[in-house]
Parts: sequence; structure tokens; C-alpha cells
Amino acid sequence: MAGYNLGEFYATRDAWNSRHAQWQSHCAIVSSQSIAQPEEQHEHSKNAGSGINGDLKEGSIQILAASNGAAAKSMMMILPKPLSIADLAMPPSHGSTLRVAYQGVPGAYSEAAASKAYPECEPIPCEQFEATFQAVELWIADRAVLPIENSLGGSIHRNYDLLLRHRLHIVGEVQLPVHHCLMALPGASIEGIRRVISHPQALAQVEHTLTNLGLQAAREAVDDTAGAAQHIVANNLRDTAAVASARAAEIYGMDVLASGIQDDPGNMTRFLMLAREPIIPRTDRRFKTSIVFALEEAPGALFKALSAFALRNINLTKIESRPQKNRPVRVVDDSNHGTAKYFEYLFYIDFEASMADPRAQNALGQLQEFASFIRVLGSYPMDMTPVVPPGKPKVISTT
Ligand SMILES: O=C(O)C(=O)C[C@]1(C(=O)O)C=C[C@@H](O)C=C1
Repeated sequence: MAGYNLGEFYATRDAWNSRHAQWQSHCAIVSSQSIAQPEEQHEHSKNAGSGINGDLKEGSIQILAASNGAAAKSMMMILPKPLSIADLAMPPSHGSTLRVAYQGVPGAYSEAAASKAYPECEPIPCEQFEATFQAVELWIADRAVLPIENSLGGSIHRNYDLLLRHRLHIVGEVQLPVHHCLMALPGASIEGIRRVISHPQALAQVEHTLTNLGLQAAREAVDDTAGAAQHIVANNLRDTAAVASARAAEIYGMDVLASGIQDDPGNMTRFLMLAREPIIPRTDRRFKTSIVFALEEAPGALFKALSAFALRNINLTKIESRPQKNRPVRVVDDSNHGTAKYFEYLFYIDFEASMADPRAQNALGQLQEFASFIRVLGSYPMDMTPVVPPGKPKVISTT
């Protein structure tokens, strides 16, 4: 491998491993609470005997994290620093624990999705979505977790483009209920908040509720929800609140001002699990298959393409179109009328059938007659976990 720097590789791996060992011992103290209902957490906080420094406030859902800014900051020093693309000099060797790369910092919903899919996994925080793909491609991680759509905010378009740009395979999906909290530094009140920061998807999911709470504060987009919480603590921003998970509030020692603030109580984000190798499709359980294709321009082309599925009684669960980046516009000269400009699209569809099912194979055979390009992104088990009834929104602190 020309230009490969072994020294850098070991330094990166050792730095990562030592940060991660510190983080794991921290986690042993702060017992992890995964996406519990806001009410459950509230009750738990009332009943809990002690946090790290044992000074829980009545009516606050600050459970086990440090409750003052300084302690929270020192806690943040030992959190694993997210990988950036530049860090990916590549440490492949590791034991048998499945390493799952996600975008964000501890407390992000993507981390919760990784743990839902692989409960024993070791989540690896990354700065960008692109870095999660590269972590898997370079064998630093075994899986990447990628949010792809939300029930309120819709598709995460950039991630569709990444699926095409990289050659990873979809091997699973997770549908995660997303229950947002509004959080600020300990002692803050909703009235004193002048700015609300979070991931743009999260801000979109709470817009009406924030307005109904009378919060006129400016909204500002940042890279991830938990990163917003971390940023407020690191910079001691007393007039700023974050929209993030209850677990993020716990990790960064923030007060929850309101919980369950998503505009729809059933708010849900769908995440994809990606791997270097595809899984072998089966027919003994419910599978979904995701594909992407391009069509030749013709009247009824999309109708004909989709009829391949309808005729075989295959349910389509999602359709998304994205620009064809290598050929976004097709120009056709019409000597009589001028020049017609056609935008070229890629169509991403998810359908409810396994690639081991002859109906799916025949449908793709028929689709091939119309398509100029087809790629199977993955055939994987559907998330069939029961939906937990959502809790009611709750304003915990206004003073
Ligand atoms: O910022 C996070 O916590 C994420 O995991 C990202 C993300 C997203 O990209 O949609 C995931 C779930 C929620 O819908 C909000 C944000």
C-alpha cells in the first residue's frame, strides 16, 4: 500500500482505544438509559437516590449526570472524540465486539439506533455521515448506522446520495421512536432562553410545540442533537437550549425544561444498517429490499417500471427521487420549437419482499426492460418490533 503510514495508524488506533476505554469506564458509572419514556424518567429521577454527586432536584429528570457545569465539563473531557475523515488512517484489528459507526456524539439518536439494532455493540462516534461509511470501508467499524427518513421531517436526502456514492450494503433497518427534550444548563428557565439549537431535522420535528410553549427564541441548526447539548455545556451558554434526547441531558448534565416536545407523539426515524457484505436474503421472515434505478425518458416510463411490482402484488413502502449527479440535465434540440431541458432522476424504492422471493426477482427482471441502470442496495429483515405508546408532552420547568 503506497503512502500508508503505519506509525500514524497505530497512533490513531491507540488514541482512539484509550479515549474509548475511558469512556467505557465512565459509562459503568453512569448507567445507560436507552430512550425511556419521559414519564418513566421523570419518576425515576424522583426516586433515584443519588447521581454522580447525589444532588438530584425534585421535578428534574437529571438523573445520574453531574449537575454543575464544571463537573459536566470534566466529564466531557473523557467522552470519545468523534472521528473525522482525516482521522481515518485505519485501525482494523479488534476483538469480536461489533463496532458500529454513527454520526454525532454520545447521546445522539443514531447511537440509540445502533444499540437497538445491535444491543452488545460498541458505538463509534463520527463527525460526518461520510466518515461512518469510510469507517466501515476501512475496517475501523463493522457497521454504519444511517438515518434515512423521519415520519415528520421526511427523507434525509444527502444520505440517499451517500448510499449511491459508496458500495456498502443495507443489512438491516431500525425504526426508532424519537422523543425530544428541551434542555439547558442547570438552573435555566424557558423564559430566559433566547436561542434553540439542534440538528435541522430535530428542529423541524418540534417547531409547533416550541411555538405553543411561547418560545420565540431563534432556531439554529447544528450537526447533531447531542452535539448541541455538548456545545452549550462546553461554552456555558446560559441563554441557549438544545433539542435532544433525555440520554443527552443525562450525559452532559443538563436540566430538562420540557420533554416529549415532538409535534407528533408517534414521531419516528428510520435508520439503515450498512455493512461491507450483503446478508443472504431469506423468505422465512419479512424482508424489505431497497433498490435504485434510472429510466429512459418516455411517456409512462415510471408507471411501467412500478407496474413490475404492482402486477406481482409487491407492496412499495417508499419512493424517492434524486438528481442524477453525473448527468443532471439532458438537452434535446427540437428544430421546430427550440431546446428542451429534462432533469434526470434516480428513483430509490423500498419494497416489501426478499430478493430470495421469485416475485422480487421477476419484478427486477421486468424493471430491467425499462431501466438504464439498476442497483440493489440491500435485502434485509424488516423492523417488526412493537411500538411503545408515546408519553404526553410535559413542561418540567418554567422558573
Ligand atoms: O442528531 C442526531 O441525534 C441524529 O441521530 C440525527 C437525526 C437525523 O439525522 O434525522 C436522527 C434522528 C432524529 O430524527 C434527528 C436527528
